[in-house]
Amino acid sequence: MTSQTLIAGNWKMNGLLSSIDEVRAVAEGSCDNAVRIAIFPPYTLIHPISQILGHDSRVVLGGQDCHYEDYGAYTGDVSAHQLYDAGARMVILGHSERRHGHKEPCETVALKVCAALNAGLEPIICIGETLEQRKEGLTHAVLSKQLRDSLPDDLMGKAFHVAYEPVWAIGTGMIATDDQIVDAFSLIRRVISERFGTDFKPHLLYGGSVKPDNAVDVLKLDGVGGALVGGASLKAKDFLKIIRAAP
Ligand SMILES: O=C[C@H](O)COP(=O)(O)O
Repeated sequence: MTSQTLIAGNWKMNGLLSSIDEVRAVAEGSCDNAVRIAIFPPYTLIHPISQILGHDSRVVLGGQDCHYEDYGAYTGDVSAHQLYDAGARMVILGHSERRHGHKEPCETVALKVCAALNAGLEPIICIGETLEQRKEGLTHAVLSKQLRDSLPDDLMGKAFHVAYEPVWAIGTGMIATDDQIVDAFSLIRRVISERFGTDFKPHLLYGGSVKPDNAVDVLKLDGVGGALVGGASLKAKDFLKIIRAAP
């Protein structure tokens, strides 16, 4: 698995055809090949953006979710194969806005991870505790359970990422402290090595209020392999500052 720093921008339910210029600006403005860049626009924009960027673009495209079946009567859903067909090569799975907003259980996330890998997509699997859970001292228990139940057994040798996104840090401007991030990452590494063996080194991202002015501090933390950025990925000028903050 690559150890290259990954800076991923999740546009969530934002962006119109006119926003394609922002992706073009990111592709043209980033010249550091050591950093891997991914953008997760809404489904409607994946294909038009991939057509404009072309195959050898520095920017990888991804979906924000997918169904675990390849096709069928699932109104409103999109399969991993359809994402790949549209030009996506990655997918975000288990984002808290799916887990909480759509009541998506870990077992469903695990099925989606399998579907994504079968379709040739690299998944970013998100986990994170709510503020109430943190205050009750449940952070480790919640993260361990989400991780164990959202990862399928057959992951050895597969390219995937785990994003630690504390729910209370998403879109709030309240970034997790260095200690909180380091603590969560060491737990994630421990849970994964217990399950898949110590040779298995997961690629870990932090997400939650990463901005141009705090990106350097987050990305230099030991073991942080990149960032999953929401609001600050919508404008190329902000996203490029985060990309340039990568060590
Ligand atoms: O997927 C991205 C995260 O939810 C972080 O969003 P944010 O950077 O707006 O806090």
